[in-house]
Amino acid sequence: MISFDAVSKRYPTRGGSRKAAQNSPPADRPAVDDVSLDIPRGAITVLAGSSGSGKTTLLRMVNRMVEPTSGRVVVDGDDVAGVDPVRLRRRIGYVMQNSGLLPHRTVAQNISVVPQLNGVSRAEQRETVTEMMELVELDPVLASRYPSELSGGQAQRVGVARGLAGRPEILLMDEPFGAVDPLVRSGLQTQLRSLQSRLGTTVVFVTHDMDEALRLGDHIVLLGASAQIEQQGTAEEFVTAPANDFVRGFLGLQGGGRELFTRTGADGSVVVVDAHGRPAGVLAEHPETS
Ligand SMILES: Nc1ncnc2c1ncn2[C@@H]1O[C@H](COP(=O)(O)OP(=O)(O)OP(=O)(O)O)[C@@H](O)[C@H]1O
Repeated sequence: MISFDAVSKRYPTRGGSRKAAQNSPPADRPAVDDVSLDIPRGAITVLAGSSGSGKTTLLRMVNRMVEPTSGRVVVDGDDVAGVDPVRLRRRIGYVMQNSGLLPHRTVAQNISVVPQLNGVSRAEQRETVTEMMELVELDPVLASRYPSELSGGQAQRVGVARGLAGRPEILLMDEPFGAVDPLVRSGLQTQLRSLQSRLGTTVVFVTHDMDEALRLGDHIVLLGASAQIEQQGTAEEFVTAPANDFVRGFLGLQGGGRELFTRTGADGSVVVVDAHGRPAGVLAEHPETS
C-alpha cells in the first residue's frame, strides 16, 4: 500500500534552524539515503531509530510534508508527487507529538477540522465528533474545552480522534505518546492496538523507544544513520534473531540489559527478574501450580 522506492532526502545545508544546528548530519550525508521499504496494509508498522536517523523525514514524505530529493513514494499505486498535497492530507491522518491541537479551537472543533474541509454537513460533523470521542474513550463533556484545559493524555486522545475523523485508510503518527507518563502511555498504546484492529487502518508509527516499538508494531523497521534499514520484522524476530550489534545495542540485549530470569518468591510464586535482579513481573502459571 505504501512503498518507498529508493528515496533520498538532502536538506539545504545553510544554517539557521535549531534542528539543523543540533542534529544535522555532515553536509555530505543525506537525512535519508536511498531507502526502499514496503509498508504492509492494515497493520501497525513502527519506524524506530535514534534521534536524527530520519524517521520523521521518511514519515512526512508519505503526505508530502517533505519532498524527497530523489526516489518516489507510492501510495495505492500512485506516486504521491503527482497527487495534490491538500487532497492527500485529507485522506491520510496525521498525529504529531504534543498533539498539535489548534489552541483557539475547542476539542469538538479540532476533531472536525478534516470533516469540515471535506465539506461534510454540520450535523454529520457533530456525529463524527461524538463517535470519535467515544472511540478514543474521551468523556463527552470535554467537547467544549480548549486544549489548554486538557491533561497530556486527554490531548493525545483528541489528537488521535482528529487524525481518525476523516476516516483515513492511513494514519501517520509521529512520536504521539512521547510526552505523557508511562501509565498513560501504556493505556494509549493498548487503545491504539485495539482501535487499529477494529478499524483495519494502516498505521505508520514513529518512535525512538524500542519498548514501544516491540509492544505496538506488527512490523518493526529499525533505522540507523540516514534511515538505513538495520533490520525489519516482527517483535519476536527482533528479540530472537537480532541482525547485528547495532540492533542488539538498540534492544538493550548487550550487557544482559533485557535478559530475564525466574526466581521463586517468598510466597512460592515465580517472579521474573532482569539481569540486575529487578522484578519485571510474576508468571501467571508455573509448573508447581499447574
Ligand atoms: N527542515 C530541516 N532542515 C535541515 N535539516 C533537517 C530538517 N529536518 C530534519 N533535518 C535533519 O535531518 C536529519 C533527520 O531528521 P529527522 O527529524 O527526520 O530524524 P528523526 O529520526 O525523526 O529524529 P527525532 O527522533 O529527533 O525527531 C537530522 O539530522 C535533522 O537535523
